[in-house]
Amino acid sequence: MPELVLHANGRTWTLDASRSYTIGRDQQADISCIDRRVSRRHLVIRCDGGTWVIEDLGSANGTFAEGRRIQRLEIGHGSIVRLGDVSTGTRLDFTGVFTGAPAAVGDDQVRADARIRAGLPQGEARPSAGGATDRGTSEAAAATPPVVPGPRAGEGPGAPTGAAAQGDDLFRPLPHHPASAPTRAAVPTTPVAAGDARDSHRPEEPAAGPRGAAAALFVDRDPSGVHRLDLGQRLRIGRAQDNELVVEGPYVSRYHAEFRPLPGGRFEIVDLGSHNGTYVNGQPVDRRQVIGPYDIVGVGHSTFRLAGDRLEEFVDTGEVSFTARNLTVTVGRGKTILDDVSFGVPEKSLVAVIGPSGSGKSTLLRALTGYRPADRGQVLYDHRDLYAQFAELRRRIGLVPQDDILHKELTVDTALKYAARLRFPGDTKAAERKARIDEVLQELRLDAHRGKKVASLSGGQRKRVSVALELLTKPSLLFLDEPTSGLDPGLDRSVMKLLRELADDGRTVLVVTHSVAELSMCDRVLVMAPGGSAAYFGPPDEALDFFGHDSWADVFSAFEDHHDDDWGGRWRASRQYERCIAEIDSAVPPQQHPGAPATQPRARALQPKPQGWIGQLWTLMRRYVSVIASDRGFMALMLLLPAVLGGVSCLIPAKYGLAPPPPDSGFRYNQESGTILLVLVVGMCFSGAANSVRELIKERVIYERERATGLSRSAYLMSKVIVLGLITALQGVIICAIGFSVRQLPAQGLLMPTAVEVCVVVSALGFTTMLFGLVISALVRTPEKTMPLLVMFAVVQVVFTGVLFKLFDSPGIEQIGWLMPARWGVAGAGTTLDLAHTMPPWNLDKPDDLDPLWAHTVTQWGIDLGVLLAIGLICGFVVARLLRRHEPEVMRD
Ligand SMILES: Nc1ncnc2c1ncn2[C@@H]1O[C@H](COP(=O)(O)OP(=O)(O)OP(=O)(O)O)[C@@H](O)[C@H]1O
Repeated sequence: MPELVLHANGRTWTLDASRSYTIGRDQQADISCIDRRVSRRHLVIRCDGGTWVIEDLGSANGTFAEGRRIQRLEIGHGSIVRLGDVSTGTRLDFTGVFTGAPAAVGDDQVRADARIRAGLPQGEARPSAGGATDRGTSEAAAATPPVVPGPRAGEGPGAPTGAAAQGDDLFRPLPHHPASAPTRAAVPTTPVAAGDARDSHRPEEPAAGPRGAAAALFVDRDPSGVHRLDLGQRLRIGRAQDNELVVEGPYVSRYHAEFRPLPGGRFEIVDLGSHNGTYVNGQPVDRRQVIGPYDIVGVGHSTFRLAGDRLEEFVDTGEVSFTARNLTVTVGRGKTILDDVSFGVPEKSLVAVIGPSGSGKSTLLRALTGYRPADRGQVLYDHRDLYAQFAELRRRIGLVPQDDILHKELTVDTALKYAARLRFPGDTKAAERKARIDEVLQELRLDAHRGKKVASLSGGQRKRVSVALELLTKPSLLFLDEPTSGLDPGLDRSVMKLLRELADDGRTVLVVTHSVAELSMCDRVLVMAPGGSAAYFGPPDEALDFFGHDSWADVFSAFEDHHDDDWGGRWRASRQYERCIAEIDSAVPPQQHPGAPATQPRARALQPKPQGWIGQLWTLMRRYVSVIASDRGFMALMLLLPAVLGGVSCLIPAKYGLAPPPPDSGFRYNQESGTILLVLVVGMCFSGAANSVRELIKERVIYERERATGLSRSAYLMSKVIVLGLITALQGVIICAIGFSVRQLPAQGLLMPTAVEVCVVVSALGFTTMLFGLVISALVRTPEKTMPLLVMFAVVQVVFTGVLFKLFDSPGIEQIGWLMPARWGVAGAGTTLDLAHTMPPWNLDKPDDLDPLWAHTVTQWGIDLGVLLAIGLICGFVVARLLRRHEPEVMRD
């Protein structure tokens, strides 16, 4: 009986003709392989009547020979088979061991026979026993210049797969089985092998835990580049051309990080103060970290792994897998709104998520993007746990929410300019940013509209601009929430066409949509059913057959009519579901199979900022000023409001204005001084709060999105406080200037001229009430709710000024009054004006029973002003806390 020798991934197995061998990912397979594209039971090899044959066991991704998928094939010496992918799948090479074979039949003859039987695809070279071809490749690799393209499977003679080149085993050793006691093919001395030797403790399989998780990342990918790490030499990575390793990308700093040698042949990675951070196994590096053989280092969209003294680079060009496993979201007292949803998406796919209202589409989107992680289940991006490595992976994700994420007042160009400033590293030159903006505008055919205001664009164009904004940073995954809602069918088609193009260009695009008209453009459709479970996932053209209906309208009617049916159960019992799960399982790194402990805990995205804090603040302030400046109506209103409020105070008849009556006037008190001050103070309260009350709610979607891309919460809040604070202070000056213009004032203030001193307090009051307005803005869920709250706030302030009735010595009311900005505002101005003695006392029989907060002293003035500002400060903290609620959960710190 002829024996056959199987060579794969640097190992050899001598196959006994008296038995058969299964190959698959299953641990129980005779030859167990961890390539995710290989099915659990992928194929069987057996000797059938003296001829060796392989039979595919219904694998999901197929078995290939001669460049085509095969079901059954006779094999022999020289046969080459690939599993899971026609060109890059795990390669099996067969050679014959002809015990007692006639001497006349030489290798060439056998090869010729084999060529007739199995054929050889172009570029696939025959192996020679003893791994000679491996040697050839490895020697070539050893002579590799410092920067070379990575070896690609099938490119060179007998080139091992990428994983093999890295010294990783795609095949699990199963020593208990005769077929699974592989002997290492002669492995030549290569830098990689030398590295292996140094790490003599290196386990056969990746260990569990973060390092193990990292090691399993690239079992099916070849490095896109291999770089030599010379002993004793540093290797600096960055965007600038004078780095030893130049890495392009919007998230890479000019001088980003450096690999530095350590004694004992080890290396450490040192972050050079990069703007977007350097990551090891998805976690940000705190300045420096020693790198082990299984660690992966993330810089921008590139990932690096050490292999001996070589550094392998894996560039994320978008062609990576994306998998959701058992995603479940519960709310309240355990109500499930997303129920065990699983699906896997091949690279470069366009996926539509459809379903009736309330079926959990938005919940799913939030779970997939990490905005609101699922309570159970995993999202795997390129086999990496998105939730655990959100800090690094969030940069690969683009999300276009339902609402526009642009300031409508800005032109397309200006809006993108600010977005690029906020998202790109601070050391990106203006020319680089402009080049990228030009690129995306061209890609989305928006050049002609770049000078137009976003508000003036059509719905479809506006959606394109939102997509353009997200594409600035070259995400590999693009999620869109109902981009075609409100668009006519023509625009619906054009947006879907655009998404198709984006997917074809090398991205995975997932779109939640209500429109079923253009589903045929998608590669897959996920149908969500009432209750938050998946009812179908697969090709769109098979979906209606699956439901047994002729139209989507019928399917949706069925959902409505049979709302309580177990749609998820029906899906899970289907053959299509089995196929879907087989694909998903194949995407799971071996140590992450269900039941295995999670490899990494979910981590908060403690993220470095794309720009420094000051840089972000400056950009945000400039953008805010641009938004205000481009809205002339708003600017006019900002000036008109204080002018009117100051003006109406002038209408109050008051002979002595805000001053006490002169001794010779015959009057002791000036009642009107209190009334004038009340109008000015309440006007300022209203003005300050009105400035800010819609500010946060109106751009909440923008904030949420920008926060997910690394915006600093405090920089954002501070930009509002500074710009609105300055505007409010200016309004305070206008109110006072107009209000005081026709009034007499006391000749002497406590510290400054009276008008200035009162103006300082009124402006401080405006500042505090502006912050109070921000509290309202951060609190409400819809802009409509801000107006009633603003009115309520203003009326309450009137009551608590302390001018209308006696507040002090009124237990309860006095203490509530301490919480009111107007109380301290009137008190501060009242100390300067000596209002306690100018207004008549509350009880004429007790002329000395005066408001202690109005005492005409410098100390009391300072206290009043200080408390006023302290209330503002507290409001600021409250706003920051409330803003947290509107952030992606993983970003909350
Ligand atoms: N935080 C929450 N607390 C309680 N129930 C919630 C919460 N969020 C969502 N839900 C409920 O979960 C269900 C799914 O909501 P989701 O917004 O994901 O549906 P949808 O399919 O996107 O709906 P639509 O198409 O109308 O946007 C709905 O019934 C919704 O009321």
